[in-house]
Amino acid sequence: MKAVIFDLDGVITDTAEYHFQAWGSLAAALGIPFDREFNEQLKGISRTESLDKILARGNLSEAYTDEDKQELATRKNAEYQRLISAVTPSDVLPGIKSLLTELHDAGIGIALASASKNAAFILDRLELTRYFDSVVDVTAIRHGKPDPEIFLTGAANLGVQPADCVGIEDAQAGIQAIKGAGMFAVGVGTPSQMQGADIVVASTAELSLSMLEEHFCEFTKRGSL
Ligand SMILES: O=P(O)(O)OC[C@H]1O[C@@H](O)[C@H](O)[C@@H](O)[C@@H]1O
Repeated sequence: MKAVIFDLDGVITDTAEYHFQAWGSLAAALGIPFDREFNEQLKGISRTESLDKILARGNLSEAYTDEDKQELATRKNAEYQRLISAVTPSDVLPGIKSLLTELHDAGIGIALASASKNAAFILDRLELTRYFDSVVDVTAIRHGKPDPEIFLTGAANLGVQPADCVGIEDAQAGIQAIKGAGMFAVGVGTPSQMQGADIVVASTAELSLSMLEEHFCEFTKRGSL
């Protein structure tokens, strides 16, 4: 295991909840039903793709011009930015700070692969920027998750082979991206939400360097049999 590539929202901090709340406010204003189950489909994908899915759910895909859609996406982002302005270092999810410290001390590469244009701001608010050797956000790639490009770019930036990387995700689209990149996939959530993951943990508190290395080794051994 030479590198670990992290998703941000829902893995490093619970901003996935703020995305849910901000989309929920917009959907309510537009009269579109919105719940946690539907929200699962929005995790890991870009702002514009999320808006398209929400409008399609309300049969409103054709009701708005591109300019209107831009304005709606900006409205959602304004509400999201209001919510994340209160993020502090205490909002790092359990186990993540110690895992980053262990990885850093062991000389293992650390990258961020996030679909969020707010990723760099959030890492700064959490005071975690210094741990990351590479931060790949959606502005640096052509194809978002579930395409593997964002994880492959993270590995390339770190100078490691995808097969030597572990990816950590809380979204189905993210797990697909990690597996498409040929990496070991760790899902955070429930097994039904993390189909295709090599291992699933219920909480980030379960993550540690030794735990990842153990599972990664077993996985690579199985692959070489
Ligand atoms: O709107 P932003 O901050 O650029 O984020 C885009 C996407 O980023 C992903 O990380 C989230 O899982 C999505 O829910 C979100 O829509």
